[in-house]
Amino acid sequence: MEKMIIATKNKGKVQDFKELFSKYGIEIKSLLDLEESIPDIEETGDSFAENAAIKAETISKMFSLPVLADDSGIEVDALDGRPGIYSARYAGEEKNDQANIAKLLNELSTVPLDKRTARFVCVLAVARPGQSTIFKRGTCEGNIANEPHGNNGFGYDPVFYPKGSDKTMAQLSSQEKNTISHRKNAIIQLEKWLKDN
Ligand SMILES: O=c1[nH]c(=O)c2ncn([C@@H]3O[C@H](COP(=O)(O)OP(=O)(O)OP(=O)(O)O)[C@@H](O)[C@H]3O)c2[nH]1
Ligand SMILES: [Mg+2]
Repeated sequence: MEKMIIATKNKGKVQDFKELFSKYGIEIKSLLDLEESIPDIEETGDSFAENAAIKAETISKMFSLPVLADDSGIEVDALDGRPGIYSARYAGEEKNDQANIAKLLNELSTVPLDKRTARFVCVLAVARPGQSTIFKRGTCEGNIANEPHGNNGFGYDPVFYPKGSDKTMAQLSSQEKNTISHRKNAIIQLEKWLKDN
């Protein structure tokens, strides 16, 4: 079984990646599994790709190993793409999913369902010692609900209806989410790249 380090401290992402990579026989190690505690990496970029590169390259340099990082978020059309790269810290630096959802629903309170289009975006960066970092992107289109439904997943999953679904992402099983998600779609791109390289 191969091992891969993912430069994340987000438990929801770790769960997604463990399931998504299990079919390749790849075991996931996240920053939560490491013995030494890794200081929080400041996400100072102004795009998903820049932030993913900062996370992957910082940890790759620290361990001299290949490292994957994920920078992701939700883009809401009625909010001109916000919260975007600020999705985790939308309602404050403490990164509270409930507070983020409440803020989002409040900002959309006057916006009708058909104008609540949005997408999840995931950019994966793979940093390798002495080589240039590569990037793969995946999206998942959908709509923002009027209120939260479901308990699975993390982040904005309870208020996101994937296109064509009458269940929110948090009402889908993890297997169902991992068939259609932005993270899955980015991994499909990564798999294509791995086959060609
Ligand atoms: O409902 C959701 N389902 C998802 O599948 C999903 N993927 C991302 N997000 C949101 O976007 C932020 C990422 O921000 P982010 O990439 O900076 O990660 P993070 O700060 O949480 O952890 P780290 O990986 O940086 O350690 C997350 O916290 C969430 O709010 C999601 N919400
Ligand atoms: Mg982050």
